[in-house]
Amino acid sequence: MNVDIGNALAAVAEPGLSRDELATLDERVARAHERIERGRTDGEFGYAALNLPRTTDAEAIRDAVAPVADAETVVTVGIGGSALGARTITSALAADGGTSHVVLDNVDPDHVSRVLSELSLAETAINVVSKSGTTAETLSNFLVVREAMVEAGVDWTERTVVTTGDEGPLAALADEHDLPTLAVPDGVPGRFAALSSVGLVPAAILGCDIEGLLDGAAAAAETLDSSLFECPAYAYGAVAYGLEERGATINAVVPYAERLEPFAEWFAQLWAESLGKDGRGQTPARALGATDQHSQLQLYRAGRRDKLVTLLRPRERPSLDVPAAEADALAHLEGTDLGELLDTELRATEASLAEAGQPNVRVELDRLDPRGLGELLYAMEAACVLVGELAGVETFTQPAVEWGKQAARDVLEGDETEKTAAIEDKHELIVDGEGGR
Ligand SMILES: O=P(O)(O)OC[C@H]1O[C@H](O)[C@H](O)[C@@H](O)[C@@H]1O
Repeated sequence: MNVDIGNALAAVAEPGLSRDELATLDERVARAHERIERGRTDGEFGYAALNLPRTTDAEAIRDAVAPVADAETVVTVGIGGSALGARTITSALAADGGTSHVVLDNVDPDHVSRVLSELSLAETAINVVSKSGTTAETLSNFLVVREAMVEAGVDWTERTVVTTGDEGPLAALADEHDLPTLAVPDGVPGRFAALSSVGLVPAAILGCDIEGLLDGAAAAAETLDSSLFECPAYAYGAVAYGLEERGATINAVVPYAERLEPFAEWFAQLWAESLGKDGRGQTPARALGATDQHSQLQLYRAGRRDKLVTLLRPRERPSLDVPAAEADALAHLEGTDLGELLDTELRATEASLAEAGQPNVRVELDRLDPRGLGELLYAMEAACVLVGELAGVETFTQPAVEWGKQAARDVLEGDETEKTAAIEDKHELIVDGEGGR
């Protein structure tokens, strides 16, 4: 994996970073790296996530999923960090592009009932994931899925794998029904847990090379270094931080690979929940190349100068040539490889952003395989931890999310609290088009 930060330099972009500013940042990276290494050595909360490539036991995951390894479809019931990594990994690596992995990470009744009605439940594995074991959306969906299995005459206890913390209602339920259970590793926040059972169970059921993924992540861990010029992960993090300081408060992530579309969603949680604190943090935006060149690019090139655009591509792709057409006007397309076309689109976008002075960074994988994906996920986690250090925020907590979670719980439990009062006291100014105001 490599990162090209050339188009983030002040010589190209505004906001941009001068060579001197990069050198100053590099000194800060060295100090942050020391802190990160200390956290890893001591297994401190959060930093422990960067040890997962060597602490995750792929064999234990394979053993736990063995009873459901015959499944045609895996349904992951989880939300946030308990869903996005798993979806990213199967989308990138499963032979069918992840279509046999369905993620229930919302409680929209229309969606849940449609998904259930389309599944052959006897051939489905249920992967329930919740670190806390209490998240309302996850537990509710699980009870709905379980009921659907009972109604279909399927023994749900034979089709379910659980990943959760040591305690909590989900752990208790798994224990009571003797379900295969994997532990969320100690000291690892959900959004940093993709490289553990939290992210790997569906991939293991669908026969993906999870060992290769962990090897790729381990290789990325080896590149962590005290200089950003020696470490792609830190180069990315340092530049993202430096640009945010100069006004690039949005980070638009644009993978040029369909299989990586969910990666942008995973990245969004990582960046937003980890770094959105104390009035700071880049807002992650999601796009897909080349599709969104034809929708969002106008804004990225000519809109406010508040964005870093992160372009992502695998260097190798399968080949697929465009066949001949009848019309002469299309003759230039004949024989063009679609992958080449996609790469040309990326280079054209990059140049168009640079020409307009909009900072952009290119992240390249050798290829989109288990190793390449492992490197990418690990590098982005390390980049995020680095940004947290440079910005001085509490990277591994998410107190602002907890507020809403608790408020919803108070309502459901019928409690009257400050939070439920805030819900009741909502200011309204409704415009209904019928004279009301
Ligand atoms: O794994 P769970 O405990 O169910 O939590 C799932 C998600 O819930 C919360 O909203 C947190 O902010 C997320 O970081 C977490 O990934």
